[in-house]
Amino acid sequence: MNSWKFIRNTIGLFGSAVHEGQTKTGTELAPRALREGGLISALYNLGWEINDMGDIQGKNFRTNNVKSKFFRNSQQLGSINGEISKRAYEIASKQKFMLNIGGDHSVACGSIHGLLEHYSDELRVIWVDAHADCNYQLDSNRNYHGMPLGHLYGAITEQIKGFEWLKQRLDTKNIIYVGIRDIDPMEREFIKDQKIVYYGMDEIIELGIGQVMTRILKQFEGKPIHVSFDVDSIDPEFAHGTGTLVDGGITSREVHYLLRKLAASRQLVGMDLAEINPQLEKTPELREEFFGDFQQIGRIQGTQTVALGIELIASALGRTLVL
Ligand SMILES: NC(=[NH2+])NCCC[C@H](N)C(=O)O
Repeated sequence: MNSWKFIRNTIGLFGSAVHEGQTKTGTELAPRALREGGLISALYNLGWEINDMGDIQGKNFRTNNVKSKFFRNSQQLGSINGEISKRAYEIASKQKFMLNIGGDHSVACGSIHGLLEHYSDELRVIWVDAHADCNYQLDSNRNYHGMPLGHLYGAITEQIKGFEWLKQRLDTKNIIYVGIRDIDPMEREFIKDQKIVYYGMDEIIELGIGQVMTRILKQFEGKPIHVSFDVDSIDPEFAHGTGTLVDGGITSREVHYLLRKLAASRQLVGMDLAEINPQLEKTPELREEFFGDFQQIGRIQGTQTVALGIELIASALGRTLVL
């Protein structure tokens, strides 16, 4: 029996095999690596029904790319995110949990947009990331994985070909950043002006992750919550396989705690897992028997960051430590 507040006992899952939001290839391989590593059986073992919709292949949306003046691969990313948004909406409207496996973080534009179409301004977002991803100045050399929130906040006002479907806006009052520590000047100003609530590394150190979660859950009390999780929020020691490493991050025990707390709130309705790049792993050999509790989720296989990714999703979806 499922006691989650806004959803039935089913996960609507899809991969977003996308690397076009930045310049390194490899993030498009993550959905497959997570599946092969045992993600589906882990979720099944936690008691979920799974509606696996397969992967959206970014490469199938390739356009005759004349260099975009807005940002790299703008039209292609517009079509990809339009498809992601459609799927996220379809999943949410059937009261299922929306699980979007990236892909670089550009894929959160579509998933959050789709959730907003269903939950409207009730939706709350926790953005766990080393970066704020709210750049909004357009330039042909920009990478959209640093911009999806700039777009969703409405700070990008230009009509961009491919993004005609983008209608919803995310109110800056309805998001909280966790783990940010590498912020561009434009983002800094924006966060300050908009008074966006954040728990960067200093706040996490000063308050402790326990108090941070207490405050977040109080602020978002009673509302449906989506967590957009970028693995570069985690210290590179625990998650090396990602393209924009930033030292001094959250530890693996802290992020698992954060996600377990969200699960325990029963308010979670969606998750993105972004920026895992299996090609960039320092130790590419598989880490079988990553750590212990196979009763709850079964056997996991993968490189360091892939295996951790599966465990993170499991923490968000009800894996517990003792009882
Ligand atoms: N999701 C990410 N890893 N984002 C990194 C963004 C880095 C930088 N702020 C940029 O806009 O290019």
